[in-house]
Amino acid sequence: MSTTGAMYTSESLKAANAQPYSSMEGKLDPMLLQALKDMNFDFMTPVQSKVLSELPSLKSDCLVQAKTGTGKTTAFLLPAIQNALTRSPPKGQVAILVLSPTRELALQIAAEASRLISKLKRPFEVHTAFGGTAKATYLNTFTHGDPKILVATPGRLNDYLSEEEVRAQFRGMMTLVLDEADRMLDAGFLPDILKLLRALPPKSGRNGQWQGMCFSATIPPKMQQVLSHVLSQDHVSISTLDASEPPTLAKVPQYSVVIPSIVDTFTALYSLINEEIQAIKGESKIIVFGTTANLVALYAQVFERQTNLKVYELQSRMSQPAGERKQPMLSEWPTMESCSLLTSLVEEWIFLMSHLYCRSDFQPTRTPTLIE
Ligand SMILES: Nc1ncnc2c1ncn2[C@@H]1O[C@H](COP(=O)(O)OP(=O)(O)OP(=O)(O)O)[C@@H](O)[C@H]1O
Repeated sequence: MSTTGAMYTSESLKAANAQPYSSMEGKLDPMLLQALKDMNFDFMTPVQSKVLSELPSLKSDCLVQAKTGTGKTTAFLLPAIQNALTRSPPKGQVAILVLSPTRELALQIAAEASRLISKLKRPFEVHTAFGGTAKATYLNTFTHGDPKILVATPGRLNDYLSEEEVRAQFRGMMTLVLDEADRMLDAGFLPDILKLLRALPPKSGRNGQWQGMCFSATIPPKMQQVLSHVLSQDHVSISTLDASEPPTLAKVPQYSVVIPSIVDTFTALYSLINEEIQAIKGESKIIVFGTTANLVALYAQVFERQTNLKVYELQSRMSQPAGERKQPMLSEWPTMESCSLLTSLVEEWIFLMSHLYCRSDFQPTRTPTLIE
C-alpha cells in the first residue's frame, strides 16, 4: 500500500467522527459490507465518504481530486462493484476496467478488489495486464476466463485491444476508472490512453452508457482531452485536497549548479552528494535521477568503483528484467541505512519519496528543472 499521504485506521477515523460503513446498508450489497468489516474498514475515509454520499447514484460519473494514500482505491471500487452486481455483463466480458500508471499500483488495486469481492456468493475474477510480464500467458488466461475486473497499464492494454476477439470482451463494459490520471500523463501515456479509448465501446453505445471515474491529485489542462471522452457533461466534481496545505514545491529546498564542462560532471556530483551527507549528519538516503539508462549505468559503475558510497542502480536496461531487481530494492528501501540510488525510472520516485532525504538530478545538457 501507499507510503505517502495520510494513513487511515479504523481508530483514527472513529476519533475523527467519520461516517460509518454501516450507514451504507441498502445502498451497498451486504456481502460488500461484510468484506469491509473483515478488512477492519468500519468508517469511511474522507474521499470514500464524499464519493459514496455526493454521487447522485453509484452509477454516476465523477472527477475526484485526491492524493495517494487517502483510501481512493476503495472509493472507486465500491461504486464500480456495486454497479456490476446489478447487471453484470455475460461470461467472458469485462465489467470494470481500471487504468493505472504502474505495475505496482495495478497489483495493489487488484489485491484490494479481490478483498472487497471475497464475500460475494460468486466472486468476480480479477485480472491484471501490465508490461514486463509474459503477454501470451496473461492474455490466454484473460481470453479463456471471466475477467469481470481488469486492472491494466495503458501500454499493455493497447496490446490486448489490437486483437478483435479481445476488443469484443469489452463490449459490455460498465465502468472505466482512470486512477492517478496525472501520473499516467506524466509517464507519457496520453497517446496510449487516447488510442485505447478509440478501441473501447463509445461512452454512449448500444449497451447504454458506461460509468467514467477519474481520480487524480492534479488536473493539468492536457487532461481535458481524455476527460471529454470519459466523463459525461453532468459529472460530479469532488476534491479532498486541503487548499491551505502548501504545495510540495514550497516544502523542498531546491537549487541548481552549473557545471562548466561535461567532464566535470562526476566530480561535481560526487562533491554535491558528500556535501549533503555532511549536512544531514547521520543516515542519508539520496536519489540521483539521470536522463538516460546508459548514463545511469555509467555513473553507477563509476560510483561503485571510485567511492565507498553504497550505491543502488535502477534503470530500464539492466541485464535482468528491471522488475525483478526493482521489487526487492523498493521493499528494502525504507529500512536501508545510508545509501545512494541512481535511477532513470522517474515513475518510482513517488514510492520512495517518504524515505528520501535528498534528491539530485544530473542533466549535463539540459536547463535545470524543479520538482513541481
Ligand atoms: N475505510 C478505511 N478504514 C481503515 N483503513 C483504510 C480505509 N481505507 C483505506 N484504508 C487504509 O489506508 C491506507 C491507504 O489506503 P490505499 O492505499 O487504499 O489508498 P489509496 O489512496 O488508494 O492509495 P494508493 O494510491 O497507494 O493506492 C491503506 O493502509 C488502507 O488499508
